[in-house]
Amino acid sequence: MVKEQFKELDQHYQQVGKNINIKEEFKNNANRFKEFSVETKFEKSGLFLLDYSKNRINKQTMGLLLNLIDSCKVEQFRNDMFQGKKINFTEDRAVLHTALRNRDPNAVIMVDGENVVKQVRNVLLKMRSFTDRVRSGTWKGYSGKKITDVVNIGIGGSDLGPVMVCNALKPYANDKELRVHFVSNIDGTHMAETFKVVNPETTLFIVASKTFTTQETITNALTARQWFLSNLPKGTDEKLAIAQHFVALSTNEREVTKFGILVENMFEFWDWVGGRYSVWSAIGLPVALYIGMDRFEEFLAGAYEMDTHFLLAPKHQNLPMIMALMGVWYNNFFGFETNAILPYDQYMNRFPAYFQQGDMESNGKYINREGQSVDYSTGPIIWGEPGTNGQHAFYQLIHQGRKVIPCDFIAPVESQNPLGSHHPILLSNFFAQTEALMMGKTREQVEAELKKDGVSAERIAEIAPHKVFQGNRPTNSIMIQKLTPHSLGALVALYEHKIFVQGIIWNINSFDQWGVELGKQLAKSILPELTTPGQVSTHDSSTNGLINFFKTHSKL
Ligand SMILES: O=P(O)(O)OC[C@H]1O[C@@H](O)[C@@H](O)[C@@H](O)[C@@H]1O
Repeated sequence: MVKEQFKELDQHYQQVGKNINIKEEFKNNANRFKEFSVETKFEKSGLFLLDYSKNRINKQTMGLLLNLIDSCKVEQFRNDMFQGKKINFTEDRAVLHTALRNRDPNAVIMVDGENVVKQVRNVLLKMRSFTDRVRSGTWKGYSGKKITDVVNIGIGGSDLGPVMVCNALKPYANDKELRVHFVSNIDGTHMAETFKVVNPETTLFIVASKTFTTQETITNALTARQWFLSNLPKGTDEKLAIAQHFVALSTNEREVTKFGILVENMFEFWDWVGGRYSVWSAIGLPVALYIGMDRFEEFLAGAYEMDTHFLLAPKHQNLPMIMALMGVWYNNFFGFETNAILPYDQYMNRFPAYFQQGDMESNGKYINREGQSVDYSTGPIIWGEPGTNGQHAFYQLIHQGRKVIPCDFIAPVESQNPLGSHHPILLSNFFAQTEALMMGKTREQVEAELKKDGVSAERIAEIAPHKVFQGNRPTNSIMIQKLTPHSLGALVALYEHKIFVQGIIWNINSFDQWGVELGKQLAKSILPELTTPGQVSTHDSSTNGLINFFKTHSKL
């Protein structure tokens, strides 16, 4: 099906696209930046600039790419999503992270006969009352002391979002009053290292799990409960102490109660919230505790501004659509397999990791909506690190490697910490990198430079080829005014919708994640084999060999 829509683009790629040289395009078109950039000012999130002019595109490319929005019915699917239709058909679920951040006081979104907006707002009110009590110290630990540390126990979507946002919005928190810690890995080290830095008297544990059956999270939570109880002074009412120190974020009331957490200490969300899209739900509680509920709601409001933009902006000015189309162009025509996300803001250090899950779990699929294998490329490999650290690590390959890596550069105009000239230095690197990647450096330039430095002709001949940069390496540049709760919300929603548009174009369901199930099942069957005596012979010889090596040498 998609092949049909790609036909014209494929022809264009063969005849024109694959030979586009960005540097030449700039030479021939003085208006190129204007034509291939979008500048918007959101009321609350402030300025957003997407410069996509440093891509291997021309006007015709853009026209053909924009046609995909119509031919793949992106707008219809988008409206279906916002209206709560069950577009996640393999799980028979609506996909309504947008309802979590809908700020319209009169909004009504119905799922199975219920207005989900009403449910969302009730939970937000409960989160507000709780966070206010914890932050002000009215909520007390078992010994009557104020909570100083929050430990969030969750994994995947129940961890990465809060981690990323708490890092990004650190300037809005007060670490002297309340600190947040995140435990995700089943590796006992993660929990053990956290125990070392918190005091049970003043620690609140949040058990965050949509299903409340995830092995890692439940094991970590049981360990935390045991540690907590073993530290209680004799004679303390254990049930009461648990109620003061353990809360749950989940869709599964039965399992939460079974664990021993009171329903009144459970913050609910629903099956129409995908794990990797859940930071906007009760899963955001650690964020709300850390920066306060007002700020958390600003984060929601920023996302709502991007949602509105995604719904209303014409496609040629629609930020998520344009970003999605750039990705499709490289992924499906050039065959570039990865996409680097490079935030030039230290607070955004977990942003690439967050969208590693967001993108790869959503679009890492080879079965289309009709249940057939696709014969084109789908979700890209997402990776990245904050600039300038990445520059001194992997940019070598981006500049001179055999693989072309389209990159997203992201930076705020204003720094949260404008120490001396740090910010201009940081941004000069951002601008220089995108320019260098596109312009490259010719053999003539290299030779002229070396000559000027007095290098001998013989030596020039020897080293010049190594210093040549082909250039023509594509980048998007995204600039915002400042990293605030609002603008972060908008940025996250921008990437979420980019992923959505790509999923529609690739004709896949971006909202299930069957791919993570197989390993989970196998691990469950292997676990008892590790603790029963004797050699294992039920697997392939490699797996048997590994298990038996472990059994022979472990002290279990
Ligand atoms: O929130 P729970 O249910 O513990 O799931 C945590 C994570 O599990 C993984 O296997 C994935 O399916 C993720 O999408 C999910 O976020």
